[in-house]
Amino acid sequence: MSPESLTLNRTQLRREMRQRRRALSVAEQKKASARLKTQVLALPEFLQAKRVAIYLPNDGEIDPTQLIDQARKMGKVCYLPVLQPLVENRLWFVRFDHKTPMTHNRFGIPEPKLKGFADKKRNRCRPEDLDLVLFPLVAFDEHGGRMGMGGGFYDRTFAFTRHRRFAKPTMIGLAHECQKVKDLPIADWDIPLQAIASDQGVYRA
Ligand SMILES: Nc1nc2c(c(=O)[nH]1)N(C=O)[C@@H](CNc1ccc(C(=O)N[C@@H](CCC(=O)O)C(=O)O)cc1)CN2
Ligand SMILES: Nc1ncnc2c1ncn2[C@@H]1O[C@H](COP(=O)(O)OP(=O)(O)OP(=O)(O)O)[C@@H](O)[C@H]1O
Repeated sequence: MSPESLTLNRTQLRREMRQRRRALSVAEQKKASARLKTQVLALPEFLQAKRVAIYLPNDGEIDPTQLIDQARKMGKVCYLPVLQPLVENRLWFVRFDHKTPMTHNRFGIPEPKLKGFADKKRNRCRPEDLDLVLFPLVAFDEHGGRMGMGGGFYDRTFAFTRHRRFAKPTMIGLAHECQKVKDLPIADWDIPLQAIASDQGVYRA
């Protein structure tokens, strides 16, 4: 995608960028995932975090599963996004380890299965109590701009970060280098990221 892409609307840009990451070969995906892990392991925000929200890869997204394993070995607690059943387009973050019972959400993405009120209470983490959120994304720019899948899930869930002065959570995007664009067309509701880690490096806003 060239800078001329600015003239494309968000929907078109999203489609093109999704195609781009889906076009990566299995070998390219594997290499990118290993390199991403190295980049993230060098981030002070990652080393300091205890509660980390990550995601399971979908639609060609850079694969952070090795990072999840590593985070657990380091004693961190990992959380995955779960589509809220009652409120439209919002996420819960639910504890994830190798024993977590899983289901698939309506997009076919695996997510922890919540069995009832007690289970929910025990295993959910409020977004404001997470130390670090590693965001999936479709496209990013060097200024912390992020474009997601278009559901507004992350934007809605983290909208509270606009109105509060606390440091938590740190918000960092994970991406393939080929998801970088010059300047993203940003909407009012888009939540800016503090940094984006790709397989090639870290971009701090
Ligand atoms: N790995 C991962 N998990 C995630 C997200 C994500 O971006 N990546 N999400 C971040 O928000 C949430 C899910 N959001 C999604 C939004 C749209 C589509 C999607 O594929 N839309 C299809 C239409 C599918 C349909 O309507 O059935 C499409 O646009 O082609 C997938 C996930 C929660 N979990
Ligand atoms: N804080 C918010 N309150 C209400 N509506 C919102 C909010 N954030 C986003 N939206 C709505 O969500 C829709 C999708 O937004 P957008 O295209 O920016 O999603 P995205 O960032 O690509 O997706 P995601 O955050 O799920 O990865 C838009 O129509 C927007 O109006």
